[in-house]
Amino acid sequence: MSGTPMDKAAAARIQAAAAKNNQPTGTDSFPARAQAAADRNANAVMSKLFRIAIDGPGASGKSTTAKQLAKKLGFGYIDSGAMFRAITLKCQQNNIDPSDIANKDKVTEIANNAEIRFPTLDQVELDGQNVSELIRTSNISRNISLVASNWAVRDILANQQRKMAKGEIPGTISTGFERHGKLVKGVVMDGRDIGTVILPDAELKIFIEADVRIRAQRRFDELKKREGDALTETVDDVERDLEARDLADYTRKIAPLLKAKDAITLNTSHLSIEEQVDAIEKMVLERV
Ligand SMILES: Nc1ncnc2c1ncn2[C@@H]1O[C@H](COP(=O)(O)OP(=O)(O)O)[C@@H](O)[C@H]1O
Ligand SMILES: Nc1ccn([C@@H]2O[C@H](COP(=O)(O)OP(=O)(O)O)[C@@H](O)[C@H]2O)c(=O)n1
Repeated sequence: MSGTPMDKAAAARIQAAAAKNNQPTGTDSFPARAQAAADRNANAVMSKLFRIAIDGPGASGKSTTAKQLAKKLGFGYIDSGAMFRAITLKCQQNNIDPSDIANKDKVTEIANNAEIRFPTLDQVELDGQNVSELIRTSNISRNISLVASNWAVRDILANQQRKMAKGEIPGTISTGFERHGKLVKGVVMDGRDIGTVILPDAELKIFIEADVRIRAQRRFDELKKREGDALTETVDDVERDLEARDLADYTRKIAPLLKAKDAITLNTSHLSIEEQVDAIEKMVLERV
């Protein structure tokens, strides 16, 4: 439950006073009780997070924008695509073909037991291992649609994503920013169904798109930087893969890629990264 404006003001006053006096922390002293009350109120304030849902097709700029935005605003960041990528990787590591219907239960078990964490904005951990690079290969991208269309996997990940957004799963700490004397905390989550299914009541929804050729060139440049001469694909190959994945995402029966009715479209084809981050930051500031 969120606190009333009076709760928040009182919490801020008590907290400021306790901090100013650098009070000792006895268990039943006034300062301890005041601090506990302030913490409870602060938690109540914190529970009303400003949630930004960013959806859109592959390589349109969602995660780059989401991370920089989260950094600027001091918000938590959840890369939902990385979670589907991690499950796809874990299936591969266990030699489980997600396209084989006979493996349905095994894939569900993998998703159920996978511990996915985001220790930093750029890091993805799967069962305690850093898989940030391993999940970004074209091979994972090509096989992910089979995992993303598995309703049991979606259900398990949706549950985790909602918990992460509420801060109930560690790793998405928000320090927030000050606005009109109040601390605004929040979370940015990007994916395909965030504004429609995962956080349908998000405070701000953005649908990011860009011309497919531009997206392909950007993804190709990214892969080239990471894989160097080992990269065997051309820009055309990357474009074909993106189109195939877009089609699978747009036409999937469960939680397809869809612009929420109240989402704002941002076409990044001719924007710089800085411009797209600034555009969304402006929308946040207009709303808090
Ligand atoms: N406006 C932009 N101009 C140039 N490159 C961009 C822009 N936005 C994103 N990129 C780059 O394009 C690639 C794909 O962006 P990314 O954020 O990973 O997309 P998504 O999360 O939608 O798949 C990344 O290498 C990123 O650095
Ligand atoms: N919320 C989400 C996020 C990703 N996905 C799936 O995971 C794939 C990879 O997502 P991603 O965000 O890492 O992909 P890119 O946009 O970075 O290429 C998508 O193509 C979807 O099939 C999904 O189904 N739902």
